[in-house]
Amino acid sequence: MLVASGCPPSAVRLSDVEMDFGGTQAIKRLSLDVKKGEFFSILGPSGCGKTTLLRLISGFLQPTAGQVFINGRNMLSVPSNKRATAMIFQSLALFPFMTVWENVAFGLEARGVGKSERRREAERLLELVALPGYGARMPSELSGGQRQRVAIARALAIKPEVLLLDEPLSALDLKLRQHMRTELRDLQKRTGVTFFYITHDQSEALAMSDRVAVMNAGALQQVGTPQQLYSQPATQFVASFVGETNAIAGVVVSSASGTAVLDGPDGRFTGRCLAGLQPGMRACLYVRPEALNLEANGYENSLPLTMERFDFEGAFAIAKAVVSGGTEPRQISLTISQRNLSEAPAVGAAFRAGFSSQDAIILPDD
Ligand SMILES: Nc1ncnc2c1ncn2[C@@H]1O[C@H](COP(=O)(O)OP(=O)(O)OP(=O)(O)O)[C@@H](O)[C@H]1O
Repeated sequence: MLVASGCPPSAVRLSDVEMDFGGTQAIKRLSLDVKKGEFFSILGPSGCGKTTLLRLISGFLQPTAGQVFINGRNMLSVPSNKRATAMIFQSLALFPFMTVWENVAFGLEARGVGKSERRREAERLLELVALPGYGARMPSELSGGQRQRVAIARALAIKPEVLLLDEPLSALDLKLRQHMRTELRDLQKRTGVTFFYITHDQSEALAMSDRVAVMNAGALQQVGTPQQLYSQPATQFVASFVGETNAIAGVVVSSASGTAVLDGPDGRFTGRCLAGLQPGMRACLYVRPEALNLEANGYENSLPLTMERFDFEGAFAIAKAVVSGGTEPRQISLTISQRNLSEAPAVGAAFRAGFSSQDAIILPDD
């Protein structure tokens, strides 16, 4: 007998979705599940298909193949305005001649909600986005971050199940962008609305999301928590796109029980690996700047380097060194804490950086 599963339906499910624009395959057979109440981000470079994905979910585009489900319901032939989604764009486009509260309540008027109820709801939402008492102002009397919060309140007014956000912070300056990350994250947790957020900024995605899908050339590379993407990248693309890293190329000599040995012009190194890595394959070892130590004693791996320069970042410095003895000069980054800086090799000095095999991952060429 079939027993119905107790699992609630996904907030968004994409099943074998494809999108073709007359010869350009913007989305290549993509499947994805976003849980209810999740802050889910799509991270990828310009042109990889992020906005297309968002438009398929919102209903502005119909997939060439495959299906889109929202809360378990197939969206085939459900028009955009009948979907339980709201969208926030890169350019906020508040209505300039309406007050803040009228902007927030705009979607409610179209749904036949009376004026006093609209006003009450707008005030409630303005409180939610930390702008109580701002209702009577005009958009021109707000800062960029405040305008952004009004746009979010306006999107939330229609009580969407899923809020689709298309790089909403990209027009803000760096400081405000960092501040808004925390605000968005808090707001998402307070409301419990599923956020589907697209960005090409990896630090933004890592800071805010419960899970991130990394996308390249219309296909998903990996879906995971920020920690998983950072410490267990599944592909070379993810390893180099998410966070700072150093790549050392070579050929796999052996691999067994999750550990592999790589041989290349810079030496022989040991690192973690995933199933499927075979001797003879061309591969790269990735090691993060903070996993490289200024001392090689006691580590399985040792990389011969010459110190080139230090870039100070406050609490720590990023040292740039070049690989000595390799076939071509390549730069390696090391993070050095302020405490260890006085013991760092001087510019021009040769040294060996050590790292543990657990802190390195060997991935086959894409
Ligand atoms: N209406 C369209 N007609 C033809 N090609 C399109 C159309 N919309 C998007 N594309 C193409 O599909 C691909 C994906 O575009 P998309 O806008 O989804 O990328 P993106 O990841 O959002 O990029 P960005 O970060 O620059 O906004 C691109 O090659 C783009 O040129």
